[in-house]
Amino acid sequence: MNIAFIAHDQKKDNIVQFVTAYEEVLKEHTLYSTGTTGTRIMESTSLKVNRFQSGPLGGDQQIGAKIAENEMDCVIFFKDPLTAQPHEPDISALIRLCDVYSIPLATNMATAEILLRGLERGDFQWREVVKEQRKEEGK
Ligand SMILES: O=C(CO)COP(=O)(O)O
Repeated sequence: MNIAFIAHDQKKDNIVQFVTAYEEVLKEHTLYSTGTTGTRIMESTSLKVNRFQSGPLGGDQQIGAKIAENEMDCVIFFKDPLTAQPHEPDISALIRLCDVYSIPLATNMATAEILLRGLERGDFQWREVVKEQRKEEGK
């Protein structure tokens, strides 16, 4: 599965902890991230992460584009609800696209944990079916 990781600055330590805890599961998947989040993950784990731009410079939009192109299966986004972000419209747009395409999205660690346990159990197999269908329909 293709999984995107994103964390606002106040949540970066949390996402590093989280990814470290699930490293064994995650190494079986293709990982993407916004710029600084990816750097932090790669500094702390042996995971390879495909990094996009930093969030404020367009990284959230690049992940959104992958969703629109049917190339992202899960988004783990540790949002900071207590700090205003200069690129709030990009963040809303990414969340909106997850809803448009029914992409599983976790915006906090509790939900992320449930998603990753589902991933381990094979609960994401339906994504293969949907991807195949969209490909056949040319979407
Ligand atoms: O701002 C972000 C998401 O909205 C995260 O971007 P960075 O991972 O580059 O800090």
